[in-house]
Amino acid sequence: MTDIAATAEEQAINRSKMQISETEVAVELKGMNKWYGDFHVLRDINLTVMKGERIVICGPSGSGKSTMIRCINRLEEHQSGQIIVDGNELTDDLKKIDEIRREVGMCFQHFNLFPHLTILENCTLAPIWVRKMPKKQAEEIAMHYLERVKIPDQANKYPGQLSGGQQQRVAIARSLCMSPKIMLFDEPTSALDPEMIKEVLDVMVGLAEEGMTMLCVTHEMGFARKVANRVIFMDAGQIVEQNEPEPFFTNPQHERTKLFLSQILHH
Ligand SMILES: Nc1ncnc2c1ncn2[C@@H]1O[C@H](COP(=O)(O)OP(=O)(O)OP(=O)(O)O)[C@@H](O)[C@H]1O
Repeated sequence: MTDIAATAEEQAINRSKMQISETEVAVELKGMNKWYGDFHVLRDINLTVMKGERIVICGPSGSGKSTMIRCINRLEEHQSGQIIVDGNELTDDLKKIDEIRREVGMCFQHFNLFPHLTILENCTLAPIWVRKMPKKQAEEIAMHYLERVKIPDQANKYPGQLSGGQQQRVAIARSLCMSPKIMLFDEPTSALDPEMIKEVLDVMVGLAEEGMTMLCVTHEMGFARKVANRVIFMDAGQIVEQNEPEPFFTNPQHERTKLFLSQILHH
């Protein structure tokens, strides 16, 4: 975990493009509940994410962070309440779920690249098969994003030939090839060696600077302080507290937040 103190470099982040819409909602969760069998994992979640917001979600292990963001692109199903993505409610309508999935990119802790496909093939698979894009166009777009994450020279290699940090950057590039409106990150750096964390966070900072709407589950509190406009603390399936990074870190209101922060920041 990086320190929360902002360095001069961090303060120099380009916030000018990081505009948050005052009227356009990217994602809305209304009274959302989810159970795993008898276990009530998400309890009355209410959350409105405006376009351009960069939200960091933190909380103890098992608090429901992953489950919440996985519900947003229907990797997990909620049982009550509403999830509205870019104006469309997530229902059982498979066609709609498919459309929403195309708009929501997701990066996981364990990259989830196809090992038997090259980096370029990993990036072009969904644009060709889901978007029906011509192969040449898909490859051009893939190369654009591989350059963007600074690994165009790895395009013809297989995932197993790349470092963890490089694989995670491929996973981000692969998501971007689908032109998502929203990006979900589920602990994208927690499986990486320390020296690779920064290269992945740098890509995420770049995305934030370009105005991408982002929901990130991460323990990287330095990243939260640097790019988030809002930090959310979850515990036992509930959103306990949320605030802008400065007041969140310096003046948490709830005892559970204080305890969590004291544990992770003095670790
Ligand atoms: N498929 C499942 N079936 C049953 N219980 C599950 C399932 N997936 C997660 N859980 C439970 O739901 C709770 C919330 O899990 P979740 O992964 O959302 O937490 P988290 O806050 O992301 O934790 P971590 O920081 O450890 O990743 C945990 O108690 C977990 O054991």
